[in-house]
Amino acid sequence: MYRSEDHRTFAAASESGMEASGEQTAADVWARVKRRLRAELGEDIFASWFGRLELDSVVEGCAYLTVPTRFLKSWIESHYADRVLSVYRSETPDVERVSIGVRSTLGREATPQRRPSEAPRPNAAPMPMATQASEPKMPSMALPQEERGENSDLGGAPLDPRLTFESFIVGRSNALAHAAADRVAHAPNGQVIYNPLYLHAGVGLGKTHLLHAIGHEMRAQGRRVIYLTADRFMYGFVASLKAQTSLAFKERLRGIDLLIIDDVQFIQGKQIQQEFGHTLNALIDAGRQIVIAADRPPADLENLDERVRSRLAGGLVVEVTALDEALRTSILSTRIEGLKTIHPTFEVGPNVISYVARSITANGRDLEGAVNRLLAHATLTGSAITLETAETAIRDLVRNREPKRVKIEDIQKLVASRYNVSRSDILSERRTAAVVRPRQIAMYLSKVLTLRSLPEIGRRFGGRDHTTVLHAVRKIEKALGEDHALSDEVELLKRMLQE
Ligand SMILES: Nc1ncnc2c1ncn2[C@@H]1O[C@H](COP(=O)(O)OP(=O)(O)OP(=O)(O)O)[C@@H](O)[C@H]1O
Repeated sequence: MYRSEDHRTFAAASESGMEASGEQTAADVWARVKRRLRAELGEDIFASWFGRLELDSVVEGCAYLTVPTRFLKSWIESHYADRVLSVYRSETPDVERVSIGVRSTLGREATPQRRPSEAPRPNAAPMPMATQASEPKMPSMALPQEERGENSDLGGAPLDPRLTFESFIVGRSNALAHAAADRVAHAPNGQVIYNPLYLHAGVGLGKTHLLHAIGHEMRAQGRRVIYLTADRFMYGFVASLKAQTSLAFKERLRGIDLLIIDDVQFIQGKQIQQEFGHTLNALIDAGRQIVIAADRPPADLENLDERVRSRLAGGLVVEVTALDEALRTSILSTRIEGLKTIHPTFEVGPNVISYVARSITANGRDLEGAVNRLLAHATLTGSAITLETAETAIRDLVRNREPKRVKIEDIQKLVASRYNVSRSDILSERRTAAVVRPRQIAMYLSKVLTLRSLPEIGRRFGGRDHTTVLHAVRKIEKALGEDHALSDEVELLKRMLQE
């Protein structure tokens, strides 16, 4: 996510004689640090807390790391600061301090362009060499006043006041999800329907928005609502273990009317999953409404136990699909209109709106980013937004839509590990069924995910002929139409490769 900025920062750092000794080296050291953390802390802890820790840059002896949430930042700082630093120090003498910042949800565009000599992100104060807390502390959670009490001891997160049903625009891609959310939120006499309601969609398509909208609505009806992200769920669970409360986490959640869990795909760790399963069962059995969002359908939550997956799938599962152009146009127009109350001179003509709606097809978050850029441009230059200025303002958002390039080697490695064979088996002449199928799948994925020609793919698969590749591609295409399990499996592999 920060790759383009890494390039800039590292290049600039070495040009100006700073300690980072080039992009490759810093990235290599970071990869080694992560490997060591994984080995020392074990897979479960590593996946729960460090899986999404990324290196941003190394500048003047400080390694700037980022995580997606404030919660992860404070958790790692209060529990693992010394460990991260000492592992880093053992890998390189260049790093004397470590700083953890929060990646903006808007991704790149919210990241200020920074020269290496400037201070990094505002909330990324470097950790000193000797960190204060040797005893782990619970992260502090700054919640608005009205959220405390109900939420704080359960680790609930605040609801964003902007994400309501009123500000949610309904279109073809989200009509069903909206209708289901609306029914759950307005169920008569506190009835529980569709339990759980499970919404899934790709990034930035409005899941969180709908979850918050349900939460606001039910709170307004005087119902007790807890909104948790997967991180917060894990926190609540770990905190209750640490406090050695006789009441399990699920028992403490029993008193609520609605439990909302966002980004459930991030729930990791065996014990935590178990607790998640118990919590679901206990609440559903006690007639409490549960609403869940994830980036994939329950069947694809490969980290979760089969029983939990089927419980998740047992209510109503609704997908929000990509926002169509009409919906994108309405979202843009509504946002721009909303901003006019604060910035009355902010004018964006219909031709520009339609250009942005056609150019930014990925998700609502990028649309929001585009509007922010148009606004920044208008307020900074004081000039009207023309098609030309809009094009410049949103250029990198448009470019960032390009899908990630997938390498044939990565496909072979992933498929091999998925099917428990080695990569050399896949490249070999062996014709046993255990090897032939994975090989064909890997060839098929190489065809659909890369721009390589059939002869080139053949060469990369141990020097095979292009007709062999074609045969494999056709065979898998046919099988995908007939075999749902295989089709799910291949979809998952595709997703993993493109992530
Ligand atoms: N139908 C919509 N109407 C208004 N705003 C929308 C709509 N869909 C998405 N958005 C806006 O797009 C942005 C991203 O949406 P949201 O955070 O709900 O996405 P998400 O599906 O939860 O993404 P992620 O999986 O990354 O958490 C938000 O600012 C949201 O308000």
